[in-house]
Parts: sequence; structure tokens; C-alpha cells
Amino acid sequence: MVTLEHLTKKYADFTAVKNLDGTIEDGCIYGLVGFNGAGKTTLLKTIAGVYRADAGRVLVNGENIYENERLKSGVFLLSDDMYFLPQSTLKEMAKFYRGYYPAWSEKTFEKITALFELDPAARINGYSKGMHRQAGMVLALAAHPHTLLLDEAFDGLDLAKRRLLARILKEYAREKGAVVIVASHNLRELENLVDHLGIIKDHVFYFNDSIEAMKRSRSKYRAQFGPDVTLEALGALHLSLLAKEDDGFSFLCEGNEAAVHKTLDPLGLTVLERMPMTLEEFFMEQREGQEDAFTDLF
Ligand SMILES: Nc1ncnc2c1ncn2[C@@H]1O[C@H](COP(=O)(O)OP(=O)(O)OP(=O)(O)O)[C@@H](O)[C@H]1O
Repeated sequence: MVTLEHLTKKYADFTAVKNLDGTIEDGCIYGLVGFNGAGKTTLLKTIAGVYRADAGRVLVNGENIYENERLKSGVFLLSDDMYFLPQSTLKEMAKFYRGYYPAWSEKTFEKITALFELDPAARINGYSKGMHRQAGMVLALAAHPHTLLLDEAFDGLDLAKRRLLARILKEYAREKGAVVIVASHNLRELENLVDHLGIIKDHVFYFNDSIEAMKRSRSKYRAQFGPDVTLEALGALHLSLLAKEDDGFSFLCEGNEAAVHKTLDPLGLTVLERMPMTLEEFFMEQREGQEDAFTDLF
């Protein structure tokens, strides 16, 4: 279990993550999302004990992670710029990590290397970008960490490998009761993978709850009206991501279908269709009202 208690991390005077609280249970896959610069990597590095918190603390299985070497040998942070020893092969890197991670599994190393179709005797600097990412994943999983932290793990992987990785991570969290935290901009990938979601906006949690709670909070609707209804008229009703479509309007809204019907009926509602909201839509709600200054670029 990973617990964040009033966690704040600064770089000099700049606060990169502020007063974060939350618990991530064993066996949970936790998706961490946020716009560029929101603080995701900073949070992962603080959970890994690489950074010291400026206020609050990170507990892993009830103990403070910072400067706790025993605890850290059960935490693996796979970053997007993972370091490999110069000229090393995957097999040699495995030997290197085996010495640090007491729960290291040779069986997992061999099986996942084979699943990713990597040659463990080949030099890693001859691997493609996607193969580098896979090599990092092989080492991270073979280490059998109780807390696995993945920063952009799906980047550079082809569709088949992304699907394979998602299956492996689910299996790992379930079999080992591990905490798996995945920071990613790939929201479609996360939607089918994670149980719990943390969205960081402006360095604080904008949302931190289960995927079911996210799905329950809003639905997407498509609605059609008589000819006189305009975007402006609907805009007064506090609907989010409101957009004009060919044959009506789409929007996100809280509340059940009956309540939405009641709100829209006075405008001459003719058709109301309810659909599940996607993680992308939920995420983009954060930018509601913020227009990009997209004129006179060239
Ligand atoms: N070593 C550092 N020194 C100073 N500021 C930093 C440092 N690392 C990150 N920051 C700042 O902290 C904030 C959070 O950065 P962080 O890398 O955690 O964001 P992120 O959510 O991972 O972003 P991205 O999605 O772009 O990878 C940013 O404003 C960044 O400029």
C-alpha cells in the first residue's frame, strides 16, 4: 500500500506538487495523468524515495520511503530515460539488477524477454527505441517490486506490444498484490487498464478516485431540439464540453437521464441519447473555457 500524506515537493521556491493526500491499495493499478509540467514525474520520483518531500511524506507499506534502502529495494521506478550500462546486453543488465532486488525472478526475466521477443545476448545499444522500453519493462517486472512506478511506459511500443504490456501489468498486480502506478498521456490505454485515477492539475489533485466513480460522475449525451435552439441557449445550462454536431448537440452532464430530460424539455427536446463518458472527455473538461490563441501563427 502506498500512502501520500500532505505531500509537497518543491524545486527551490517552485512548488511542483502540493499537499497531495491519498492511498493506493495493494493489487491496484493506478493511472496518473495531467498536462505537461503538472507534476507526475516529480510525484513518481518522490514516491520512489529519489526526492525528499519538502512537507508531508510517502509511506510504503506503512513506512517512510525516504532513505529507507530496504524498502527501496522493493520499489522500481521505470523512467523514460532508463540508464543501461554502456555496451551491456540485457542479460548483463539482469545480473546488475539481480544484485539489488532481493525478490528478483529469473523465471520472470526469461519469460517476459521471450514474450517481448528480445534477444538477451544482444547489446542494448543496438535495440530500437521500442525495444529499449521493453528491455526496461523486462527488468522492472523481473525485479518483482511491491511498488512498480512507470513513467510513460507505453511510449514507443507498437499496438501489439502495448496490449501485451497491459495484460502483463494486470496479471502482475493481481498475482503479486503489487501497487502499479502508471503515468501516461495515453488516456485510451489507461482507460482499459487502471482501477483508480489521479489527475494532477496545477500541481494539486483535481481528481483522485476509482474509475467507476469517474464514470458515475458524468455521462455524455447527444441531444436534438427544434430548429431555433442555439449553442448559446444551451450554454446557460452549465453543460460541459458542449459542442454542435451535424444533427444536434453533444455535452457532458451530471445526473441521470430523467433529470437531464427535465432540464432540456423546455427547449423543445426531441431526442436524448446517453453514452458512457470516456477518460479523454473527463480529462479535457479541465480545459473547459481555455482557448488556445491559435491565430496568425505563420
Ligand atoms: N529538476 C527540476 N528543477 C526545477 N524544476 C523542475 C525540475 N523537474 C521538474 N521541474 C518543474 O516541475 C514541474 C513538474 O514537472 P514534472 O516533470 O513533474 O511534470 P510532468 O507532469 O511529469 O510533465 P510531462 O507530462 O511534461 O512529463 C514543471 O513545472 C517542471 O518545470
